[in-house]
Amino acid sequence: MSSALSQQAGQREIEGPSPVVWETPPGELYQDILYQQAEQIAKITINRPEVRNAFRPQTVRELIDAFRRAHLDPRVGVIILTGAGDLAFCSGGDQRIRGDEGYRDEAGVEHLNVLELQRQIRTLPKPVVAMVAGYAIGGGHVLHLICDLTIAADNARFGQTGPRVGSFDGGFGAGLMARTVGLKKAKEIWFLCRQYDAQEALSMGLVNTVVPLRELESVTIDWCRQMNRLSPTALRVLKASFNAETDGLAGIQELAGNATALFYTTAEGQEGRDAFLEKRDPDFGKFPRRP
Ligand SMILES: CC(C)(COP(=O)(O)OP(=O)(O)OC[C@H]1O[C@@H](n2cnc3c(N)ncnc32)[C@H](O)[C@@H]1OP(=O)(O)O)[C@@H](O)C(=O)NCCC(=O)NCCSC(=O)c1cc(O)c2ccccc2c1O
Repeated sequence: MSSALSQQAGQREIEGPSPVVWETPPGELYQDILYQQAEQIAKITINRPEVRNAFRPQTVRELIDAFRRAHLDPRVGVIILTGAGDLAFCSGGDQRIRGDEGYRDEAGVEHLNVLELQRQIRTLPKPVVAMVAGYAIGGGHVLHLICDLTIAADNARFGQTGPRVGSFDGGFGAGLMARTVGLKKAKEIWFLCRQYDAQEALSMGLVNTVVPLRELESVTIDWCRQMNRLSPTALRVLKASFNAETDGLAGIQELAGNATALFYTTAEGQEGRDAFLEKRDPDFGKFPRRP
């Protein structure tokens, strides 16, 4: 993409060693987001810089579709979520189309569909990295929190606004926040609606690292490349393991699903399938009872 086009799409310039060349898959139909791929990395960008990348129901629908795409694509190992431009990662729900029961879509139906997106990001079995420049506020702050890792530019600012604008996220927004920064700090974030700069966010464990804005993408790519060199199964099971404790039976289901998938690859698992198809009794006696 030329520099002019890159600016038009609201993307920041890349600095640092071996930048990637992002490609947009043909037939791209999204209006509110960008979906790009390079190497084994998918980059999903909320592209509404005129409203600090606030999301509307359509934005969330497109994000869900894009994450599904990255989830199912075997060429993708790691996913980046970011916002267009340097001013904001995401400013939460678009207050201009907030109705009395949620955020209005084109048909007039009101949604809180970002909650579905939150669950999707948590459960999809690949690392998701939030690449944050500028504001991550309100529902946008919860989105970065949900991501597995957060790389913040030095201009990033974080905070909740719910009690000021008549909203709250008592699910992951409260519970995961408390587990991430501690209960007292989480209550401060929600009860006072302050903003925190990138260094404050780092010191409370809300982000993994802070880098100069001009290096944000190259550092993020470097982290993604490092993860892509590691065992995808180990990363997958670890992600499910971190969720298992917080997510109750749904978390155990996710972790156990990995055990089942691994069991399917064994001769013991396959003996049960083969015996059924061959209309005979299974012979599990040949498999060891390990200590
Ligand atoms: C993000 C800001 C701190 C940025 O401040 P700054 O001074 O840089 O920029 P402006 O304020 O001038 O904004 C520029 C431009 O963008 C418009 N804009 C910004 N944010 C939004 C927004 N969220 N919705 C609509 N429009 C927005 C702004 O009006 C300006 O437009 P002009 O036409 O006037 O130029 C600051 O903008 C800010 O504080 N924004 C609001 C942050 C906020 O309160 N977000 C909503 C929180 S509630 C929420 O996100 C939420 C969503 C859900 O779906 C939930 C679901 C379930 C439970 C809870 C949910 C929830 O809490």
